[in-house]
Amino acid sequence: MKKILIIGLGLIGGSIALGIKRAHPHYEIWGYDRPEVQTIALEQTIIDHAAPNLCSAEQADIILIALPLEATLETLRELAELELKEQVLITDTGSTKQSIIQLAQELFESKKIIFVGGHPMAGSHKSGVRAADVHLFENAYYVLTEENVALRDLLKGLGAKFIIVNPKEHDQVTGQVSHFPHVLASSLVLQAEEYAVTHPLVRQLGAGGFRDMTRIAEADSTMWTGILLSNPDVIIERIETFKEQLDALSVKIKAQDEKGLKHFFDEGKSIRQNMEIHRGAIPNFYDLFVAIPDEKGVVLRILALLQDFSITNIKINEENREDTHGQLQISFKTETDLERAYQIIQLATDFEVRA
Ligand SMILES: NC(=O)c1ccc[n+]([C@@H]2O[C@H](COP(=O)([O-])OP(=O)(O)OC[C@H]3O[C@@H](n4cnc5c(N)ncnc54)[C@H](O)[C@@H]3O)[C@@H](O)[C@H]2O)c1
Ligand SMILES: O=C(O)C(=O)C[C@]1(C(=O)O)C=C[C@@H](O)C=C1
Repeated sequence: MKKILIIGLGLIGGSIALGIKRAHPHYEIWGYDRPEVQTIALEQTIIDHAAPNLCSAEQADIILIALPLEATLETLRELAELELKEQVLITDTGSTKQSIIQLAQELFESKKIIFVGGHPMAGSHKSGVRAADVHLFENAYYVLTEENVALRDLLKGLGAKFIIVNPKEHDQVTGQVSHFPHVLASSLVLQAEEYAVTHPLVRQLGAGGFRDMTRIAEADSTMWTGILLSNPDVIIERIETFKEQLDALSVKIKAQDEKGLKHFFDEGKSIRQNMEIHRGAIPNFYDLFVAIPDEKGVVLRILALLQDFSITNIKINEENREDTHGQLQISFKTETDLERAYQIIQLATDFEVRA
């Protein structure tokens, strides 16, 4: 029986573990993370066993690293010090590839260890093991830095589309379609908050456009700081190019260049309508968490309040506290439904509710 070690059981590592189990229920999945994370992963049967330490890697046939980038580099160095199995396959999930591949080549090239860089092009603004979702990668691209049949087989349960991309090109492309958009989302929120000092309604009147453009500003700051520091040249170049584009647009606006402005929007619309993002990963679900007391019928009482809603998933996350049974996690397809449900439960109950 293959022994799989997943290092990092958060959103990506947890979701990948669920995907592996879907296609390979007989594989033995070990997980390494902080103890409290391992506990949740065991409780939710995301993993079969909690690895007591990194030395468990010496028994693994495949090692998948799903850590923040800096921790990924540090863990590769630690793995290189261990007596790993011959021909062990190691892969990562980092949002940049060049620095990871360079270190992996330095550490493992002279050893009988196979390292293949990986990067699932799907995720969420949410983090942590509780955000893990077996559906997360369905129809999304999964980048591999080189072909590897064993890795494709391991991950086939994710339902992703594999694509081979070299590390340099990967970092340039993701710099444009992932890293820079996160810079823009946070910049837009910060700009709006600065403007709200003199125009307070900015904090209230934002609608779907502002919401859609800024969802990813809620992503984990440590992760994104690591990504920007790992891909600086590409991201700085994308920022400078974007500044030039905005300057050119200002000229059109000042000149009242109606034809030029219409072309600007028509071209953007046409390009986006033809992009593959419409067929990518499933839409992000919006989760509501309700702290529920350990009383009979409390879950049904809450769901009765939401009987008109399209609910995509319901989970009860057990808590070991005396005063509460746990958290009821309810997933909605739209943020509007999430917000309406939040209001309804808040008005009808005294339960603690958070998104
Ligand atoms: N979030 C996304 O949308 C997304 C998408 C694709 C790829 N990625 C990449 O996947 C990787 C993981 O991201 P994530 O979103 O799952 O983050 P996450 O914060 O949800 O999970 C990271 C997990 O790693 C654990 N961890 C951190 N340092 C550790 C260490 N030294 N030893 C053991 N465990 C440690 C944390 O406790 C946490 O459970 C990152 O490299 C990220 O760039 C993220
Ligand atoms: O779906 C989201 O919220 C994401 O941000 C996922 C996303 C991205 O689209 O930029 C984030 C980081 C990754 O490395 C890959 C995908």
